[in-house]
Amino acid sequence: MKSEFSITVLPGDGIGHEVTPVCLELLDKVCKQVGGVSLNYSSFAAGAVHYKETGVSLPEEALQHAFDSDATLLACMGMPSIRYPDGREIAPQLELREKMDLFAGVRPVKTMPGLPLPLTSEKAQNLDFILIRESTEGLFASREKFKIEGEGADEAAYDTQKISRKGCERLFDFAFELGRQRRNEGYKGLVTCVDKANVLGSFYYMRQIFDEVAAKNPDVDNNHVYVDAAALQLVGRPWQFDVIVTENMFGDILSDLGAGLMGGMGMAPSADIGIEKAVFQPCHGTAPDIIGQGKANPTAMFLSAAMMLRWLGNKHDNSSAIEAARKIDTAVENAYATGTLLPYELGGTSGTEAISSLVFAELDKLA
Ligand SMILES: NC(=O)C1=CN([C@@H]2O[C@H](COP(=O)(O)OP(=O)(O)OC[C@H]3O[C@@H](n4cnc5c(N)ncnc54)[C@H](O)[C@@H]3O)[C@@H](O)[C@H]2O)C=CC1
Ligand SMILES: CC(C)CC(=O)C(=O)O
Ligand SMILES: [Mg+2]
Repeated sequence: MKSEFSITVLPGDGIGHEVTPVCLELLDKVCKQVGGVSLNYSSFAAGAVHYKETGVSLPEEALQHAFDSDATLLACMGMPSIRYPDGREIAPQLELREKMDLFAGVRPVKTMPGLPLPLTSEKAQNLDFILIRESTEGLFASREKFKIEGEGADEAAYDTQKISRKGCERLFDFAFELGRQRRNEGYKGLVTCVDKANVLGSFYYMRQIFDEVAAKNPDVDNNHVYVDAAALQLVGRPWQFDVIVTENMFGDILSDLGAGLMGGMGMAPSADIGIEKAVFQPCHGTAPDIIGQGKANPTAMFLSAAMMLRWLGNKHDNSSAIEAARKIDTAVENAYATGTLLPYELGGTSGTEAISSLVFAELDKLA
């Protein structure tokens, strides 16, 4: 059984440099407490600022290390002021997902106790569902082929969506397997395909493949919801969902909505998972409006690190890593259950220091 894991660490840009150090501190603490699992970190500079300084956003050495290591922990990348000549922002996290073929963007929506959430009903305060965002194709896939055609009044800009059979089949296989696993754990086990198959042929194609995969998984319930209706239902009756599976950009948008249901971007973890490799990173960006102010909530990064430990533990049959993941989840939950934390995103004054200190203290209590 493997117990030592090499981890590629990419703090990225902006608040990535604030949430990464406390996350590594938490990981060290939990690994020491549990025993039987140790992480060796190698950190690399990558992102928008690195691009500005060197002309390279994702150094070859960092990419190679991500391929060779057991897992990658990434904070966030991008700066609105740093762009490619065609106007797109520098976003090497997208390249990482594509090059490592991390097709399943797993974005849990699980509320914490003790927070004044925007939806106040009891059901909405106890959400626990998962959004899976396809992460290697969709509307983002052809961004480098963006083109402007025509002239003057006839000028028009085009981006093209890619939905492939292979991309859909592996994504939906993953979603149904997760649905089955969740059903066995006592959840609804309902897989919902979110698309726009009423308007775009590419989404109708995607829906047909979803139905094919659904037919091969008759033990797992499924349904379809158009993306506009899904946005409404996520605000109106979010507890009805269990596993949502959708295209890259729709998932990008809806996962921020999911973060809103949890109390903000600082609460929303994620994992980009492929066949062999995975990258773990919060859903949030670099938060230029709060950089250097101590306001960054590290919770999303902590929970992403827990997802990493669970994935490593399951992959390598290491129960200590799974135990460490469970301890992080419990420490975070207990910290919020005290009712003393109110992150800036919810109008409070709990920042990086207050949140991490309380989570560390709760972790110590689990020893
Ligand atoms: N996965 C990634 O690396 C992502 C990168 N980005 C990039 O980040 C930059 C900023 O993008 P935005 O649209 O402003 O999204 P953002 O997620 O950085 O910020 C949106 C809002 O949430 C707040 N926020 C985000 N994370 C927070 C945290 N941990 N604690 C407290 N508040 C937090 C910010 O202060 C801001 O008000 C852009 O360059 C964008 O492209 C955006 C989203 C994800
Ligand atoms: C560059 C962006 C697509 C990143 C993002 O918004 C995300 O990962 O959710
Ligand atoms: Mg996003």
